[in-house]
Amino acid sequence: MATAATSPSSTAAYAGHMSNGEPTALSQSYVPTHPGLFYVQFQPGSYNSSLTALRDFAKGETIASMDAARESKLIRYSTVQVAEDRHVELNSDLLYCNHSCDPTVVFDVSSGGPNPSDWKAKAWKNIKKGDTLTFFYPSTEWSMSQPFVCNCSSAQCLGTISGAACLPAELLLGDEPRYWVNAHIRKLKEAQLKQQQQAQQ
Ligand SMILES: C[S@@+](CC[C@H](N)C(=O)[O-])C[C@H]1O[C@@H](n2cnc3c(N)ncnc32)[C@H](O)[C@@H]1O
Repeated sequence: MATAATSPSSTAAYAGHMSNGEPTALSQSYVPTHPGLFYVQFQPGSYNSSLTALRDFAKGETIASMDAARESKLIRYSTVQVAEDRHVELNSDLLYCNHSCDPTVVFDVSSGGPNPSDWKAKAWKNIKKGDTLTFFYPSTEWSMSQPFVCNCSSAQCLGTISGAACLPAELLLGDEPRYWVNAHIRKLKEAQLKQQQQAQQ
């Protein structure tokens, strides 16, 4: 499958952190990090903005690499967990990829190597130009700093999203789990399950 693009237009510190303020004025100076692939749809108010596809993507296709990502010591609403003890800031418009319980995208940080250029945003289903790009936050996050009530309105919506730690194991583990999650989340969930089973004995 062809890779749509692997690099954002700039690897300098991302200037688009507008989520927790009023983005309307700031959005006028917005320069997309992935022109031709997706853009930020700014909305008034806090955390209401989203990411929109600028072209079609076939299921499984790599939409973008996360090569602008940089280590973060803090766990924030904007960080992505890439390993059991590792969190990064994406430093690109991928920051605006909202959560959905029926996502269009996966953030795959575990089937490649340990470097940002190995991590990919991939189409989880066929995506049309104009579709909203979303991923399932508990697929990367074990325990989120800023839980929220999900507004995805999908039939399988989980309600409050706070990370994989408080989701039932059967949703994430097994041969055909309801939700795809990264290897570090599977590992943490398996360890949690084992601990709970031992406590019951
Ligand atoms: C990394 S930001 C995503 C972009 C964000 N919408 C913005 O405008 O900055 C994550 C925050 O967006 C909001 N968010 C993302 N997905 C959501 C959803 N499905 N339902 C409600 N809020 C959501 C939450 O406030 C969350 O903490």
